Amino acid sequence: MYATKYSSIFRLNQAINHIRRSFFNQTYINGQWVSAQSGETFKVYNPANGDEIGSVPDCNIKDAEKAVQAAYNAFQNKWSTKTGKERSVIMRKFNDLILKNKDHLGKILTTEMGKPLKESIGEILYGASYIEWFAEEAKRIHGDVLPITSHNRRALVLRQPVGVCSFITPWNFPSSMILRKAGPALAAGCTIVVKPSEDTPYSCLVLCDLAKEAGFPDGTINVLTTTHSAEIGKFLCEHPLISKMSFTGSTEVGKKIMAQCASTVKKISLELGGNAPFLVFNSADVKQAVQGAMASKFRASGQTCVCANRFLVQEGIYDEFISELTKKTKEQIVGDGFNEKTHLGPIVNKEQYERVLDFISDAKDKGARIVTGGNEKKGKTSGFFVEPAVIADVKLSMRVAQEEIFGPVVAIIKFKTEDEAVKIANSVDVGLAAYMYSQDISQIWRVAERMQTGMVGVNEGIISSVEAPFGGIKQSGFGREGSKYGIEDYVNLKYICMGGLKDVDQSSQ
Ligand SMILES: NC(=O)c1ccc[n+]([C@@H]2O[C@H](COP(=O)([O-])OP(=O)(O)OC[C@H]3O[C@@H](n4cnc5c(N)ncnc54)[C@H](O)[C@@H]3O)[C@@H](O)[C@H]2O)c1
Ligand SMILES: O=CCCC(=O)O
Repeated sequence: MYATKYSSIFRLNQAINHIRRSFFNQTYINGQWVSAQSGETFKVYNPANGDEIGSVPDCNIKDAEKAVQAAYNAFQNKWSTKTGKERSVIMRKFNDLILKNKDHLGKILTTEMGKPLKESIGEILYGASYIEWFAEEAKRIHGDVLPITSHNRRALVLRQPVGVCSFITPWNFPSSMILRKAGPALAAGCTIVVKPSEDTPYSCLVLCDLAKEAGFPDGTINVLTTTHSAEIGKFLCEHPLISKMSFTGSTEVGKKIMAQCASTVKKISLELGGNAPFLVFNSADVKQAVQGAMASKFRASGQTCVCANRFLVQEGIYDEFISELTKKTKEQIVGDGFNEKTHLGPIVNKEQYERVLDFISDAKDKGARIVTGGNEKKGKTSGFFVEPAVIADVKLSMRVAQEEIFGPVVAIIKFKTEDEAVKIANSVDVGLAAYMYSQDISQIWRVAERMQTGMVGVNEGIISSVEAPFGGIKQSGFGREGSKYGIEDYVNLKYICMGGLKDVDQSSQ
């Protein structure tokens, strides 16, 4: 496409040129910018207007093998052999480079994913925080000396890097979902092969330039851009030189990954789909609850795994909550993420867009009340915009109450008692995040402890932060990212038993 001043391709080029000199049409393997061995490429589009923004290599198994070999060599000879302090220094530099380039990285993210620029820059800072945090942790991967019952033995435990790690990541947080995994992996001494989403490869690729500048040895980080996700995914899951698979994406694909990793008994982490309940009790501060609901629901236009999905509102404040929330929802401006006034960007692609509209039609057909929004938003451009919707009187049989919506749709269910709300909240087979609003401290403890989720926000709609363990239970997966616990997913414990020790009397004889 011809690059006019404000075209997507112009913007993307401009941002990329601040970080590297040439336009991205290559991927990064063994420290080199390379094409796919087949010469194949695929196109990337801007979801705000359908513009083609560029092409990247369509890697196949041959490229994947090359990436795995490079990562294995780097693991054995270049990265795991460094001290924690040496790794920390390089990671720290990587963090600093990301921060220095945050505005350009944000522009690249908005161009390929669509979220408002302010949110994109926020995501860059969020992702960098995992590199900074784990740069510190790299120096603190301690072992243990265990008290043992035998006089002539000593027992030690080492924490060692698991080896080559593969990451398969989604489009909704295309930078931070990679950095959140890379932080602990790199700190522990592991090397990486990443397969980013085909919708958002640039946010991943551009990080490699900064990683190279920071001083990571060649082969430490490798990227496979591809449309052959299932084939490459299977190859990575089954490859004997890969020791760990960390996947973030849908539960459906996560189950396949888990099954495929069985053949080599790989260590795995799965960060899968959610269906977060958002409980508002009669005792809640309704204004505070509405503020939390807006923040939680509309993050990335509702395309966040921890977005509130089912709003359960107690009958005493049901009408008030809906009225306040509707007022705020009507104020939301939907549009191109580069427009400073935009609150909500587009849905990432046609398939997700049609899925969101189907959820709304299903609720409408089954008798829910559309209080506001829910229409396709036709603007000047041909992007995938949905007008944010508030849907009241939702019944449990409706799809919006059963499945992860992944769009700007507030689905509200009325409840009478605390017990009923907890039962509904826990009635799904996933358990990532839950939110609750109440001013009754006893109720807060009762309900928070009963939530079948990995995370609970109490009077708070945004709960993600580097200091806290991020992850789910049930079919939302397992493993924790971030926090002091995050390193455990990337180390093996090794027990060393030293025997045959002599005490002082014996050795002097
Ligand atoms: N729990 C979390 O931390 C978290 C974070 C972000 C997104 N998510 C979840 O991700 C989903 C949305 O993302 P998505 O649509 O990109 O999910 P997805 O599962 O379709 O895709 C995720 C990644 O897997 C790849 N993939 C697709 N099919 C594959 C296969 N058969 N084998 C191997 N890889 C394959 C995709 O190319 C992409 O890179 C939502 O369910 C959301 O909740 C979870
Ligand atoms: O979509 C999932 C990740 C979002 C987050 O880390 O809060």
